[in-house]
Amino acid sequence: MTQPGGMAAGSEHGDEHLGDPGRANRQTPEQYLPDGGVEPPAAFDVADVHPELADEAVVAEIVAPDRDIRAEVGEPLLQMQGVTMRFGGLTALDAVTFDIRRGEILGLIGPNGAGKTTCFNAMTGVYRPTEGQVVFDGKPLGKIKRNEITRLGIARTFQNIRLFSDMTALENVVVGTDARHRTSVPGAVFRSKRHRAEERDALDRAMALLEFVGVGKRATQQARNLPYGDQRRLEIARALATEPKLLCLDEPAAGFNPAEKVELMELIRKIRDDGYTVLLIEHDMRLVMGVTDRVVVLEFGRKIADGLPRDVSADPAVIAAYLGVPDDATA
Ligand SMILES: Nc1ncnc2c1ncn2[C@@H]1O[C@H](COP(=O)(O)OP(=O)(O)OP(=O)(O)O)[C@@H](O)[C@H]1O
Repeated sequence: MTQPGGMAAGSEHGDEHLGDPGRANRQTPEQYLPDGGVEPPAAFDVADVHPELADEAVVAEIVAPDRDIRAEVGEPLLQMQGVTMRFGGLTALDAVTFDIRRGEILGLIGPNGAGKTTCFNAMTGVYRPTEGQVVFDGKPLGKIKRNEITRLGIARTFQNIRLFSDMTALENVVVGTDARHRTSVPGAVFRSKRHRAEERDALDRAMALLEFVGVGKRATQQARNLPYGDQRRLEIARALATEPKLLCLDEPAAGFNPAEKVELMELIRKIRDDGYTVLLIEHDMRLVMGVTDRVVVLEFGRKIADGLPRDVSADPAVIAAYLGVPDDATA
């Protein structure tokens, strides 16, 4: 199995052991970062730098380095336990209880204002529940700070894309890997061996992630110049860079055409199949029902259904909640 964290692990010079005789004339990933000394080419393929990344199996292993550890598919990973969230007199969530199980894609749906985003925010530490608790990987999130929640293993994307628009795609993903760095501040200042190794691993992993989500060819382009759909993919790569146990996607298909939605479904399945657990909030019901393993439905802050997509879509309470609302305006 490939070394966790990337192909450069254990080598001072990240390229030495890549086993490609033609590599002497190629650039190294470091050279594509600021101060790296190379003007990035307009068209670029990460596979030119790391030929191994042409192999999907290698990419999949680098993207989820410790996936073998997460073998207990089906056990609860995150538990919403009677979570109530009040804003003044408004109850946005009312004693909501459900589990997200390891290795599944869970869809969270409901009409506008049902409480989906509030749910998301309670899970990711943006809000503290008024009552009840969120338990993640056996730990009550309680007073845990937001950045610590990322370290515990929850990553999210946003309804509105939030990238560093002046940075390249590669840099955006490298920034995401920082959450996993363990070097001390002095280690980073004096560029200790461990720090340099972490930097190399971060680059290798970022390259693999770009390839994994399908934007490898955009590695050296500024995020702002990427087509809209690629920006959304880049956001997913950046979230995966934190090596989350749970990836939360907040309306990842917003603004997509039908063909892009089909491609996104394939990517979400690929992420699940690579060992991640995925929570999906999505407006497009066809997409939700087509890609999820289980669905939880909220209405007016209460859970009204929880089950397999085919059962939930036949549930009279769910049909009533959505009645008369066209597909693209729902969830
Ligand atoms: N910070 C807040 N302060 C006050 N009210 C809030 C806050 N956040 C959410 N709400 C209210 O809580 C309710 C649930 O909102 P929420 O955004 O969670 O719903 P949603 O299901 O995500 O809706 P949408 O599909 O429109 O995004 C709404 O009535 C909303 O106005």
